[in-house]
Amino acid sequence: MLNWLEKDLISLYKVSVNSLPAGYKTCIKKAIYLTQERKIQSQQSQGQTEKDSFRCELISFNEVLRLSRILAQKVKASGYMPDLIVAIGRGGYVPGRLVSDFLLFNDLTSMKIEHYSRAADMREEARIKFPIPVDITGKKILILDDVTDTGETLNLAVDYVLNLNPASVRTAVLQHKISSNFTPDFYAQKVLKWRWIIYPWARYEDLAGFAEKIIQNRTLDLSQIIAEFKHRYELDLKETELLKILSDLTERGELESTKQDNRKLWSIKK
Ligand SMILES: O=P(O)(O)OC[C@H]1O[C@H](OP(=O)(O)OP(=O)(O)O)[C@H](O)[C@@H]1O
Repeated sequence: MLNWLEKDLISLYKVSVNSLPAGYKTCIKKAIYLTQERKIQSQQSQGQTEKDSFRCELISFNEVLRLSRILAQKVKASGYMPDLIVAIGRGGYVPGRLVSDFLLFNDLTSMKIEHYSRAADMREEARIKFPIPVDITGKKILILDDVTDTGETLNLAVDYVLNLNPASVRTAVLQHKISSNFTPDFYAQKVLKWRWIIYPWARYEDLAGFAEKIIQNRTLDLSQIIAEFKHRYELDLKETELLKILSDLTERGELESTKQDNRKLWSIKK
């Protein structure tokens, strides 16, 4: 309903743009904004209810290497010569190091921003955990991260860096999701269809988080957990990898394992 209402209002606005008094046009414009706002809210709440199941993609180190090389080439081709690269930790650490390598560039530092806890669980807002440890006054800065999802991390990073009086700031990521409300100056790849991307440096952590979400308040065996990884996240996991994660989580006291009819079962430790 919101879609046709928005379309009708836009047509009405186009028709009336030259014929109606300014006050009426403002009213129609406001109605368009309100419809668009409601549309976003309803999409977001739909996203909330479907949060337990979404597509994931595992990225290999080779792919990271390829994307980092492309990103470095794009920065170089733009003619922007930074004085300092600031990697956003933790996801930007490895890309930051690789891109500076491909640029034959030495001055790499970092800051840590946290926006997610574990396995796609978003905190209320992104926050700076560790600030930039050096004076960047008058310097040309390149901020580097692995991915933009909502864009909150880079929004925060740029605001923070601008307050430190640099000469200029540019941003770069390996993968830029178009769902992001922040568009970086450079990206190696644009991600059109949203999916949760699992980089090799967060693979263990993400899979552990998803395993706990899958088990929740049930008691499941290995094949059931593997089947749910496929069903809920479109991930094909090997038994050996998942067994290692489950045994680590058990060792940490987050899961407990029991035996029933020769089947090993896992549940969340109460
Ligand atoms: O555009 P956004 O929605 O803000 O998401 C992107 C950010 O989220 C991830 O970091 P995370 O908060 O998971 O911290 P981590 O890098 O330490 O895992 C990722 O490395 C980006 O920095």
